[in-house]
Amino acid sequence: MAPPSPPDSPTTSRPRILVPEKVSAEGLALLQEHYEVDVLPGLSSQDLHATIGTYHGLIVRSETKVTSSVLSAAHKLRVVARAGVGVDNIDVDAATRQGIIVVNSPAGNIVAAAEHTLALLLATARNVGRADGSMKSGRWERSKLVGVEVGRKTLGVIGLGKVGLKVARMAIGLGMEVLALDPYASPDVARQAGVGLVASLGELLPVVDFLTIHTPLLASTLNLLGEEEFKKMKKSARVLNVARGGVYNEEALLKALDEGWIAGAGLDVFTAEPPVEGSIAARLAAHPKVVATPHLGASTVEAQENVSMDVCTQVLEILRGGLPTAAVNAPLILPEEYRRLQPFVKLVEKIGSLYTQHFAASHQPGGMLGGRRFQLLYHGELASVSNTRPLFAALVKGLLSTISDTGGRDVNIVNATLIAKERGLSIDETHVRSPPTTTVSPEKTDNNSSSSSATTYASAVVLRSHPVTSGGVGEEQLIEGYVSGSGPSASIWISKLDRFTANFPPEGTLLVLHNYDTPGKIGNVGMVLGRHGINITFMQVAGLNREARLAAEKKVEEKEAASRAASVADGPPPAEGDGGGESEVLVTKEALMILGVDGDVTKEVVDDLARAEGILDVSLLRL
Ligand SMILES: NC(=O)c1ccc[n+]([C@@H]2O[C@H](COP(=O)([O-])OP(=O)(O)OC[C@H]3O[C@@H](n4cnc5c(N)ncnc54)[C@H](O)[C@@H]3O)[C@@H](O)[C@H]2O)c1
Ligand SMILES: O=C(O)[C@H](O)COP(=O)(O)O
Repeated sequence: MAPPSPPDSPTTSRPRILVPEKVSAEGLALLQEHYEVDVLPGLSSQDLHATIGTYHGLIVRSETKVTSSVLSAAHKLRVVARAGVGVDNIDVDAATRQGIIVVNSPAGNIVAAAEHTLALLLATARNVGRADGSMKSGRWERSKLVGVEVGRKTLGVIGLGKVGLKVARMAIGLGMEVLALDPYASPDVARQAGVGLVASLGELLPVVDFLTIHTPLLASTLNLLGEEEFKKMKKSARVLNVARGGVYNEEALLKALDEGWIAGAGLDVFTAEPPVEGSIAARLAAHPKVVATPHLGASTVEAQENVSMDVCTQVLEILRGGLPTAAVNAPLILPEEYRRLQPFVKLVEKIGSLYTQHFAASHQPGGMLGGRRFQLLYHGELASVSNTRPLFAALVKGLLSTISDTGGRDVNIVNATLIAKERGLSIDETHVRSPPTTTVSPEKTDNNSSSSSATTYASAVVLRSHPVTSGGVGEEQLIEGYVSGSGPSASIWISKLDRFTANFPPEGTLLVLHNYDTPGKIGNVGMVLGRHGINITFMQVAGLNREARLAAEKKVEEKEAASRAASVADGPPPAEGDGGGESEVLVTKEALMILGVDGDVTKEVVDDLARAEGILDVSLLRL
C-alpha cells in the first residue's frame, strides 16, 4: 500500500499535530479533543519537508529523521515529541536553536526492551528462530537444533543503566551469574542487584557465555567490540544487541560468526534500519547463526501505551503554554538569573564533562562516577548566590553529557536532583566566602607556558570527588575553574586539574598527557600528532601544585633516608639502575601536557601517544 499523503491544505484553524509513525491511540486521543491530529504512518521524507511548515507539534518514533533541514522548514513547530527514549534521529541542537522543545519518554519502554533482550537470549540459546523456520518448511529436525542452557552460565552486561539493570535482574532470576562493565554505574546499586562489576573488556570477554550491550550509541561505544574483542570471547559465546546498531562493529561480527570465533547473535538493531539490501547489516540479519528482529525492543502494547501517554500529555501541556516533564533540551537557567550566572553555568557544565572524560572514563568501574561523593564549592562572590539550582543542574548535565542518550540535555533545574539520585551521584554544595588560594592568572596561558603564579579571583568553582563505598578509601580528585571578565566578554578557565596547577580554556578537543617533565617529551608528542595529521592549536605544561610537589619531595627524602639507614646496616647500596632511585626523583617532576588540537583524534592516535616514551596516561576530552 502506498504511504499516505498529507492533506493539501489545513481545513481548520486549530493547532495541528503531525504523527508520521505508528503511535498508540491512547495518548493521541488526549490530543484529538483539542487539536487537529494527522496520523500518517510511512510519510515520505519529501512529504515531511513539504508539509511540516503547517504543524505546531510533531510526534515520532525512531524511523522519522528530524533533521535540521526538516526543522528549518518547520516555521510553526513548538514541540517534537519522541514516543520512546533515543533521540538520535532528532537534531536536538537545531531544535534548541529554533526554540523548539524536544520531549521524550525516558522510562516508558524499559521493561519491554529488557524482556526483548531475554527473548533473544533464550532464542539464541535454543535456536528458536531456526527451529521455527525449519518446521514452517515442513521439516522435523531435532538433532541439528540442540541448544545450550542459560542457567548457571555467565551473562556480561555492558551498560548497567535502566535497561541493563533490569536485564541483569531478570537473568539472575533465570539462575545466571551476571558481570557488568559500566565505569559510571553505582557500585551500591550493582551490589544490591547481585551484579559483579568488572574493570575492563579484557576481564569480561573471556569469561562470559552471553554478552549484552545496553549503552547508548556514543563516541565511546561506537564499534566497542571489533575483531580483536570477538577473538577474546569463548567460541560458545552468544552476543545480543537491543541497544543501537553500531555498538558491535557489524563487519567484525559477521566475520566472528563466519569464522566460528563466537557461536551466535541475537540482534534487534542495525546501523541502517531497515538494512540496505546486500549490506553487512542485511547479511547479519539473514545469517543462520543470528536471531534477528526488526527493532522490536519497545514494540509491546503496554510500552507503546506508556510512551504515547507520556509524550502526548507533554505535547498537550506545551501547546497550552505549560511545562513538559521530560524535556530533552529545557533551559538550565531562568531569564532573570541569566546575566549573572550564565558564565558559571557554562563553567560548571564543562567541569562536569571534563571530570567524566578525564577521571571516570578510563579508570576502574563503579568507583568513578556513581558511588562517589561530589562536593561543589562556590568560592568568593559566587558564595552569596542563594539559588544555585542552575549550577547544580549544570554539574549533573556535564557529568552525564558524554555518557547518556540525550547528551545530558534532558537535565534541567526541575529534574537534576532526581536524575543525580537515579545515577547514584551524591552531590553536596558548599558556599565558601573566601576565594580559592591557588588560582593562576590568565596572562600565563600563552603557548608552551608553564603556569605557576598565584592570583585570586572574585569567584571560582571547585569540584572535589571522593569514593563513598567500602570504607571510603581512594584518591580525592579535584577540578578548579573560574570566570574571567564579565558580560559578553566573560571567558572560562580551568585552573587546577587534580594535583596540577593549570590554566586552560575548557573548549574544543583537548589532549591531556600525564608525563614526567623531562627533555624531549614535547618533540615526541609533536611527532606522533604530526604523523596523524593533527594540528596543535595551543599547548601548556601544568606542573604539580605546591602541596603535591612538597609531598612528593618529602616522600623521596624519606625513601632516601630509609635506604641510607639500610645500607649502613646491610653493607654497600645496590649498583645504580638496580633500585627505583631515578623514578622516585622523577615523581617530583610529574606534569600534565595539555594540548588543544584540530583534526580527527582516533583511538589509534590516543594509543600511539600512550606508547610514546615517558607518557604515563592520556585523556581525550571533547568539551
Ligand atoms: N531496541 C529498542 O527498542 C530499545 C528500547 C529501549 C532502549 N533502547 C536503547 O537502549 C540503550 C540503553 O537505554 P537505557 O534507558 O538503559 O539508557 P541509560 O542511559 O539508562 O543507561 C545507559 C548506561 O550505559 C552506561 N555507559 C555509557 N557509556 C558507557 C561505556 N562507554 N561503557 C560502559 N557503559 C557505558 C551509562 O553509565 C548508563 O549506565 C539506549 O541506546 C536506548 O536508546 C533500545
Ligand atoms: O529509543 C527507543 O525508545 C527504542 O529504540 C524504541 O524505538 P521505537 O519507538 O522506534 O520502537
